[in-house]
Amino acid sequence: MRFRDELWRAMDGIYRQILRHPFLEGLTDGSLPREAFRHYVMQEAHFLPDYARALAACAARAPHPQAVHRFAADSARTVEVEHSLVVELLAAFGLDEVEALKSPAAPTTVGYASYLVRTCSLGTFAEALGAIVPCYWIYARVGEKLLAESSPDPLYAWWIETYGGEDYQDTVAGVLDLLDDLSLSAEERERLLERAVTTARFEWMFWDAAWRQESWPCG
Ligand SMILES: Cc1ncc(C[n+]2csc(CCO)c2C)c(N)n1
Repeated sequence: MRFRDELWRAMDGIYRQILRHPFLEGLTDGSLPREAFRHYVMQEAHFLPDYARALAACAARAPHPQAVHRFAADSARTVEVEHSLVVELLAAFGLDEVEALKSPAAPTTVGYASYLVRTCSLGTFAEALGAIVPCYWIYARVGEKLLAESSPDPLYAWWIETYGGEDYQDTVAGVLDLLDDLSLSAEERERLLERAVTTARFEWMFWDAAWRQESWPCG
């Protein structure tokens, strides 16, 4: 069995819960309230810069030049491509990024982004991979699944096409090949799987926070 299969097995139950979440069901049937999607996009504006930092830290820990290149390039890609998607989605709500960043990052965003930056900065390369790879892979699997259904709402259909599209799927395939080519020890694999389950849980929570339009409960 390839290590990627073991990794997916550890996350599969959470992935299924993600697919059943009303946020994602609402994306494909078009019933998702626009306010919930707006919340999601605003939180992405907060989240992505930290995601790019986590990828850069992962690149710094990578054991060979190809892996350094992969994560450093994806860090740049996060700032260029994903960031411009968020800017365009914000524009659909009549918002610019400066305005979006004025409203605070929600508790789940702070928790998830901090977890990624901390794990990638202070952990081993295997731990960094455990934190990072599920973000790629879950989005790719969600994108692929949702692409088959699309959405009657053009804004939601556009989001689905980005993550279900070939470019994104190829990026994720490259990361998974890299993962399988590493010769990780049993202990490294175990630590990686543990970090990955935490990330998968945060992925569910990120959508759930948008669905609830989460905000700070005090102050
Ligand atoms: C909450 C949240 N989780 C994962 C992604 C997906 N993602 C963002 S940047 C990047 C790296 C390469 O493009 C990946 C996989 C997202 N957008 N938002």
